[in-house]
Amino acid sequence: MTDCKVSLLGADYHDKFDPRMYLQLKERYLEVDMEFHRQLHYSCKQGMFKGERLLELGEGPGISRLIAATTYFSEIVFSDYTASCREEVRKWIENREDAYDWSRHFKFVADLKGNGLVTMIPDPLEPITCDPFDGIIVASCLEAACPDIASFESSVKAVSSILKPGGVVIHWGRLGGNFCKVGDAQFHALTTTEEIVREAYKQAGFTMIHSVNVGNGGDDLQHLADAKNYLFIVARKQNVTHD
Ligand SMILES: C[S@@+](CC[C@H](N)C(=O)[O-])C[C@H]1O[C@@H](n2cnc3c(N)ncnc32)[C@H](O)[C@@H]1O
Repeated sequence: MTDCKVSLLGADYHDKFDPRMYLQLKERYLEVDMEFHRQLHYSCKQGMFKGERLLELGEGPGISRLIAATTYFSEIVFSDYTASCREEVRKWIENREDAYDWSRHFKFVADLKGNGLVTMIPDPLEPITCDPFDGIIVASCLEAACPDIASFESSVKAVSSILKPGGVVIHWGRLGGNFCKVGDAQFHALTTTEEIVREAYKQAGFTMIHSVNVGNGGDDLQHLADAKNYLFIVARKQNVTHD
């Protein structure tokens, strides 16, 4: 049982989220993540997701989410709220010896091209100001960051605010459940449904162009994260301005 434990969020990430533990945990979700890679690859190949500037919002300590998109964007910006996660990514950018080994993920999506990689710290719970992006990947972040549906909806609007008109967001998030464990620490996960997520994107001025439901990786992972499903969405920001 997990409901007797306090679920952590917000500033708890700074001292209670263990990036390496999270990366080890992610290896157990390889099959679920491979479906994310396949869908991202498909979205890029179909021309749905491409442009100059790509933001990965709340990427955590890993770089794997954007591998398939690297050839379709010329500048990639990593971001995460938690300093230790950004440090883990910096090790990889700087090619340091103690960087995490992503080879299993690269085998799947192949051929990462050198891009202008930088890191930054936008927080979807606050107004975000930065140059707008052509594409944003927001994976398993809003459910972690948002305490309730109202903040989820305003976070989707914050995501929209830094996307160019006509720009595209890839949203990957859990449906159902309310926690995720990293080692002994149990983190909050907002309980959502597909309808809630779709409505939030609709309210923020997006049009859905592709969406897929993906399984939760099996019952033996439920003690780690009680997601019922994962949802992959490709949504385009409306109000396209024509020159
Ligand atoms: C479950 S992890 C997901 C990491 C990664 N995107 C993935 O798919 O594996 C949740 C991430 O959300 C980040 N996060 C938590 N609160 C946040 C906030 N207010 N703004 C941005 N990121 C936040 C955490 O630092 C953490 O890296």
